[in-house]
Amino acid sequence: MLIVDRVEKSYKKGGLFSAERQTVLKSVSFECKDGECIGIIGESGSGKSTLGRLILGIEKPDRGMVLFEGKNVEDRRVRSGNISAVFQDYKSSINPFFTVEQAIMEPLKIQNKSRKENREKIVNLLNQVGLPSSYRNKYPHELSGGEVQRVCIARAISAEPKCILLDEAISSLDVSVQTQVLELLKDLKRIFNMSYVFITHDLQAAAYICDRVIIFRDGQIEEIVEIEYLKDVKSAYTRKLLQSLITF
Ligand SMILES: Nc1ncnc2c1ncn2[C@@H]1O[C@H](COP(=O)(O)OP(=O)(O)OP(=O)(O)O)[C@@H](O)[C@H]1O
Repeated sequence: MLIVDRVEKSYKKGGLFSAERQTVLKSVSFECKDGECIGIIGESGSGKSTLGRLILGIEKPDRGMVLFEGKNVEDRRVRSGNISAVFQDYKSSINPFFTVEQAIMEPLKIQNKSRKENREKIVNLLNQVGLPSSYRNKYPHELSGGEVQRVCIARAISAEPKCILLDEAISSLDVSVQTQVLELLKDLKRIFNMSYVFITHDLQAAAYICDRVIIFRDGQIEEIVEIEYLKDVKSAYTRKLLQSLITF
């Protein structure tokens, strides 16, 4: 289980010598249970990606902590193999000089498995994300955007993490590919009982995949809603935000 406990974060505002700071996260607390998908929705600049970086242990909170199975994610050993991520900018999250196989192998290196085992695993993973095994030897520039993002997902699930952070992971894909990727994520969640933290502007996608949604406002949690009660949100701000995000 992932626990975000009273997390705070601020950044320096202005130039290098400025003492002024901008508070980006203000005492944020929530839990994501095993096998749960929790969505994070909020306006641009509300602190969603910053929270994502703290969950991944890429950055440290000023106060509070992020715990995975009771241990602080700041410790690399706690994150390694347990938490992975898929970002919006899939083009820069994959090494252009790596083949698909090399990219997917990266997280598997720590597992000390034989080459043969890893090869078999890669064929399986490609299958799971709906790509033919012949793609093993292709380079990212030979794939479409949707295919590269599938490779990123295959890489993210390769070490069978318990939790995946998806930061706008489907936003730059075609609508038809988005649906395929969402289906895939839903299947993987069911098969591996993975939990997802799903950062998005896409209310429909969140409604499709999430169990609960956190509404973020200026670095704070405005409301946490069970997905089936999305129509009955309490705060006026949430209602307005959700209305602005409905695209049909
Ligand atoms: N490394 C940093 N240094 C200084 N300020 C930062 C840094 N990272 C984020 N910020 C600021 O923190 C605020 C929140 O940014 P963040 O990217 O977390 O928001 P967001 O909700 O993910 O936005 P978006 O939906 O547009 O991606 C912004 O005002 C941003 O400028």
